[in-house]
Amino acid sequence: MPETASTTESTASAEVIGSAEATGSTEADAAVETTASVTSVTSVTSVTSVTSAGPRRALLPALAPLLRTWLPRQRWFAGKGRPVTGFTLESATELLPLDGTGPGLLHLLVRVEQPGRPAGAPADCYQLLLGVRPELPPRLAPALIGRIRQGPLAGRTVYEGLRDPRLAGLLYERLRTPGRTGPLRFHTGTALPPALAPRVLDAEQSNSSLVFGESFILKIFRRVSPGANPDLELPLALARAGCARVPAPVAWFEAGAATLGVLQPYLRGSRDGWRLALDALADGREFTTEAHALGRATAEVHLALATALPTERLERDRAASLAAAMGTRLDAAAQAVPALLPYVPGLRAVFAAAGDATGTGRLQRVHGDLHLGQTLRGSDGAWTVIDFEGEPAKPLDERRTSHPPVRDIAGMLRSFDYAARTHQPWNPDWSARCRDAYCAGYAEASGADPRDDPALLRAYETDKAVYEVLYEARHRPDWLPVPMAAIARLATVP
Ligand SMILES: Nc1ncnc2c1ncn2[C@@H]1O[C@H](COP(=O)(O)OP(=O)(O)O)[C@@H](O)[C@H]1O
Ligand SMILES: O=P(O)(O)O[C@H]1O[C@H](CO)[C@@H](O[C@H]2O[C@H](CO)[C@@H](O)[C@H](O)[C@H]2O)[C@H](O)[C@H]1O
Repeated sequence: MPETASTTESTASAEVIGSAEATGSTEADAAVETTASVTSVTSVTSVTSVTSAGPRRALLPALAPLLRTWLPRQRWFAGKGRPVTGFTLESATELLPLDGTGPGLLHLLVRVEQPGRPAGAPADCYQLLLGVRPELPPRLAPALIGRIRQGPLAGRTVYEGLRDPRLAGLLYERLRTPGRTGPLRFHTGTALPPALAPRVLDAEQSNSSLVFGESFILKIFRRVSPGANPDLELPLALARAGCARVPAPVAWFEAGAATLGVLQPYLRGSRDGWRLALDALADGREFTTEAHALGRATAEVHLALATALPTERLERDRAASLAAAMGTRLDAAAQAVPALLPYVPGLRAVFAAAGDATGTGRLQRVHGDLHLGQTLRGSDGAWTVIDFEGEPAKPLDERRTSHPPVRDIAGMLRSFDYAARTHQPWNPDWSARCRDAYCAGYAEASGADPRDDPALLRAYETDKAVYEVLYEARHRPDWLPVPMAAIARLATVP
């Protein structure tokens, strides 16, 4: 089922960028960096930078026509379906000089102007790592973005830098040494081995990841916003709490208040829960043993998060406000996807029941987007949980708020449903058995059975299904029937 990518073009041009330049922030002016010579991947020990406003003036107008076509085609581009009308440069850092005869590596934080953003909200900011070469060798042809037609770099070829092993290796070497390069701050928690061969992970993902020497994986966040990214914050907290269910960050980098990338141990030979579930379905096998173990793993992560970070009682007024927020999200989703409209009254009743429930539980930091694809089973059979970024479409503040742990449980229950639905013939009993086994495993390890609070569980499952309707409408319209089937079920009084 393919993803959609609208490439609606606008009249975006140098004028739009020019006006942004004219009014551009002084922060952007100060953030242009050129680096001292960095010649080989293995020899980087320090990188110094000098500030120069010159390259910036020429850079963005030269890149804009290329980015306007290339960006909307990227899996991680969140603004699909809306035209790109302009760009504003937040920072430009040469991690490898662009004017040499070899490849250059340009790190950019670029705001992408698109219509339809809420009043006062800033344009989405994306992290780009662009390679620049006089000519692109044939092996890098799939990474091509385009040829620059104007400015001092006219005639040079721009490409996805992460796909060039030399440039990706340079980034790894930079991560091995704590310190700054212009606006970029690199942190290293442990000694890292030098010169590990990089490869790009070709996974369906919301960001971009590189694997180094089959030992470490670096996630480059694509859409970045100020504030600690929970995908760094929570694994660090879990590592401090001694939780082995999550790969502990070993290095990361930031700019301003934004987390830009995290390096973690790569679990070689592991397979993700989604693939394993589909394999089980294809072979006519049960998945209950795995689901039970996943329930235990989820409970362990929740207990560790509750130890490491603050928790609070789920009071009745808070339950009511959580339910109200679900209603607001439903209204927004129904506006965007009118197929939801007939179900709105039924779904509202589900949220109301959760809001009325007398809360006995607690609120705490949770994973926030837990599904089978976020779990890895290692060669030793142990389950690990990854990707604590939360739902990528939500603002960072929202992704960092506390929730009842049942929110994650609901996410995983939806995932068993997804797996069963995407397999022909549909086997609802397979999914029901997985769901029960998962809840039982969770109850055993945590002492709290999520099925004991059915109103809350149902509300979170519904909220997740509403999110999925929006997600699929935007990214994979062919998959829309999967969450819509859940919507029809959940909107019907049991
Ligand atoms: N520590 C790891 N070890 C092995 N594979 C990993 C690890 N972390 C992530 N992956 C693989 O990378 C894929 C994408 O990672 P994920 O964190 O889900 O990225 P995104 O947030 O961009 O969707 C996962 O589905 C998994 O296959
Ligand atoms: O990119 P992320 O992994 O952070 O999460 C987003 O993409 C997921 C799909 O890749 C999406 O998950 C939905 O589809 C899964 C099957 O592909 C299914 O297992 C999940 O239950 C379902 O929610 C996720 O919602 C989205 O945030």
